[in-house]
Amino acid sequence: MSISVESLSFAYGPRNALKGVSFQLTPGRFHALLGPNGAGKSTLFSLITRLNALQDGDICIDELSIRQQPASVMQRVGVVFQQSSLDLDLTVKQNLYYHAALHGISRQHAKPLVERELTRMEMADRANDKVRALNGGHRRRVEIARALMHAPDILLLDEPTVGLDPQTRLALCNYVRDLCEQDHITALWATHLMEEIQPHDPVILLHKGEVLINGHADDLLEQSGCSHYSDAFHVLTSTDKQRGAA
Ligand SMILES: Nc1ncnc2c1ncn2[C@@H]1O[C@H](COP(=O)(O)OP(=O)(O)OP(=O)(O)O)[C@@H](O)[C@H]1O
Repeated sequence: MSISVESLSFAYGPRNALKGVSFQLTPGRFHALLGPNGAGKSTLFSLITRLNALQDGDICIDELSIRQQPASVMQRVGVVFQQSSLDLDLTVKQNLYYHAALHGISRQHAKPLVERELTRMEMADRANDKVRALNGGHRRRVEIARALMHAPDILLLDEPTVGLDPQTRLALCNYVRDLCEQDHITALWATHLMEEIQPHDPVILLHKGEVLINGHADDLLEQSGCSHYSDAFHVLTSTDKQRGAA
């Protein structure tokens, strides 16, 4: 199952946040959505998750348009937002049951789902701990488990490693890569941290609301002439000249 973003434009009043953004995700792959602060990553997520209403363009999953069948599209998408929204004073398990209830899933139906997701994220032994007692990496894993409760095919993660140490960041990234490989989940991982991408990753680079690169990580090196991703990211996003903009 794939998601395609088609000619998406969005403005906050007079400020254009996205300008004709188009791309398609490959089913079962880990994709990096790159872009510096203000590139439009969160705005894109807010449109896919319907926090903001579409202005121009469309978002489709297979044949379904978010304009025409929003509930069906949302059923196929799981989201981990930039800001954590776990209840710190509930246990891990209670947070997941609470989320299931919000989605109309009965406790009886939720039970095997909670167990499945906690096992998948290697958090089953922490099920009865309060979230407040977990470290940042484990909290993020609970959020991913929560996002997967309704068995979506597509997982969106908006800068999920913010505030985590480098080792925990890498571990979380690898968890999501495993989800893609083993469970054929399609992931869109927003970040501006170049150490989180790998050479063969499909990559979408956003800058000032436009797609600069829709290809693979190595295209960053090729188009910038740099030999390191972090240098390439800096070169490609630091001036308008590199992207041939007016
Ligand atoms: N609620 C809002 N009202 C007005 N302008 C906004 C709003 N949210 C975002 N913007 C503007 O839209 C543009 C895109 O912002 P967005 O938050 O989508 O980028 P981002 O790539 O997610 O950045 P960051 O990495 O800092 O989260 C920026 O110019 C930002 O200032």
